[in-house]
Formats: sequence, C-alpha cells, structure tokens
Amino acid sequence: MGTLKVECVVKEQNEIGEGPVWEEKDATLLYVDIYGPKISRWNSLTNQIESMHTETYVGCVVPRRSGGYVIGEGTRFAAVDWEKRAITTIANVDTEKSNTRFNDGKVDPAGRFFAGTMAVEVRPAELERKQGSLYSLHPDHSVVTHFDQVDLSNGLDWSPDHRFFYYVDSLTYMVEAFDYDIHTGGLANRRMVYRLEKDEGIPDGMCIDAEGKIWLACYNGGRVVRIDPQTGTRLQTVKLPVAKITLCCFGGKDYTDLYVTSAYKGMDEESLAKQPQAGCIFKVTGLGVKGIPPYSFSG
Ligand SMILES: O=C(O)[C@H](O)[C@@H](O)[C@H](O)[C@H](O)CO
Ligand SMILES: [Zn+2]
Repeated sequence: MGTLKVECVVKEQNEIGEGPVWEEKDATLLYVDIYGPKISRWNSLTNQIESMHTETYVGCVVPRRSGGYVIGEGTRFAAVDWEKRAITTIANVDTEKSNTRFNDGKVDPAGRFFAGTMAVEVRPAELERKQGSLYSLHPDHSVVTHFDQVDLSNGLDWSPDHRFFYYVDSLTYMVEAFDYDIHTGGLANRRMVYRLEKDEGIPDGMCIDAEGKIWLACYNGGRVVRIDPQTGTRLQTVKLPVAKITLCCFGGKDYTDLYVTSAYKGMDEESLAKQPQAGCIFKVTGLGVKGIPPYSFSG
C-alpha cells in the first residue's frame, strides 16, 4: 500500500457534482452537475473539461454500449448523443407525480440501468418524503419499478459476484442489501448492512471495490468510508477537505484511484470561505485496492 494522497483534480466547481464514471478508452471522467444542469467530461491527460447542458436536473449519466450515454434527467430516461449534443427521451417515470426527479443511477453487470427518484429538495435533505421510487431501464426500453416509498434515492452498486445489490435511501441513514437475481434483475430480502454514526453525516453515493467492500460517500461528513457488507463494520475512513461528499468511483490505471465528487449547494458565504474547494472533484491515490470497470447500458 502506497502513501495515501488526496488531490483536487477538477477545480471547476459543481453545485451538486455527482455520478462519476471512468471512461478507460479516453482516460476521462464523466459526471454530472445535477443543478448545472449539465453533463461534463474531464480529460485526465489534458485537464480539459467539455460540458453539455441538459433541460432539467440531471441525476446520473452512464455509458451506452451502442455509443453515447443514457441519463436520468427530470423524470425521464433519455439518450445522449454527445457528438451532436442531442437528448432524446427513452422512457418516462413518476408520471403521476409533479415534483420528483432522478437522482443516483448505475448500470448492473447485465447492462440494465438502475436509477431512483426523489422529491425536488427545498434545501439539501429537506423534501417531501416517500415520493421516490427505484426503477430499472431494460435493454428493450421497458421500465421496472422495484419499490416506491423512497425518501431520497441515492447510492447503489452490486457485489462482484452479482449476488447482492446494495442501496442507500439517504434519510434512513443506512446502507441496505438485497439478494440480486442477475438473470431477471429482481431484488429480494431487503435488510440493513450498516448504520451511519453521527459524525458520518448523511449516506449518499457508493461504489464497490474488487474485494466486495463498499466505499460510501458521506454527505456533510467530509469523508468516504469503506464498509464490509458481510460484517457490517467500517474498515477505513478517508477524510476530504470539503463536507458535502456525494459519490465516488474507481478509475485511472487498473482502477486504483478513487475519484470523489462534492457539492456546494446550500452552503452560505462563511462556510464557502472555509471550504473553497466545495464542488470540486478529488482523486485519492495509494488506497491499495482496485475498483471494477463500469458497465454500459446494453439497450
Ligand atoms: O447528491 C445527491 O445525491 C442529492 O441529489 C443531493 O441532493 C444530496 O444527496 C442530499 O442533499 C443529501 O442528503
Ligand atoms: Zn447522491
């Protein structure tokens, strides 16, 4: 294990930076600013950032096998043609609700795109409760509703053996697990894996590492924590120089670097002065673990 280093790499600040995905072929990091609202790509070799605006809040972006990206934007799944800067609707969700939006999403190992919704926040973590649901978009563009009554749909990922699905509804202050059926994309047997401690703040995004441990972003906790979902214990804490940590993903050579997004939404001038890097993206090196390459939506 090398020496742990935390570096601010993307200095352009996001109101809510989210949804980082490493794109190996170009050595770029793809991510969103939910309130931009925009999708961006940071090139790790040239330090250049390319962005495109979306029509409304964009919670997540994932690569698509046939090219371009798919996003969870407002209450629709939509296809993005990055070259043409064009967005087209694939499917709508929450059609009977008037004030929800997509939040975190990720592609499962079989190419299905999972993403959840939440009520639009009045202030961070202040929102009408039980308005969210967890959905998946399948290769034939059908949508499955896995469950509703969600307060603030957030982090998700699958165990490396595909047997478990991990999930965060932020206002439960827990990480939960389900049994996962990789053949159908079905979830069963919901249970708690980890409950956050006070100073860890609010659970936000998460990603899995190659050893099957969870890296959880702690919003208002200024850290990511590594959790063993088998024992429900915290194995490691990595502190960052900003409080509102939103999500992390592995990238870089052999997926050994951890990229961590953050937000500045809801901070007053005084706290922004104390945390001038709020909304930036950080790179953590020297963790001594590897991630799993991201999957692409197969539809
Ligand atoms: O980053 C996200 O996933 C949400 O869109 C944010 O709004 C925060 O999670 C939330 O405010 C923290 O509770
Ligand atoms: Zn999130």
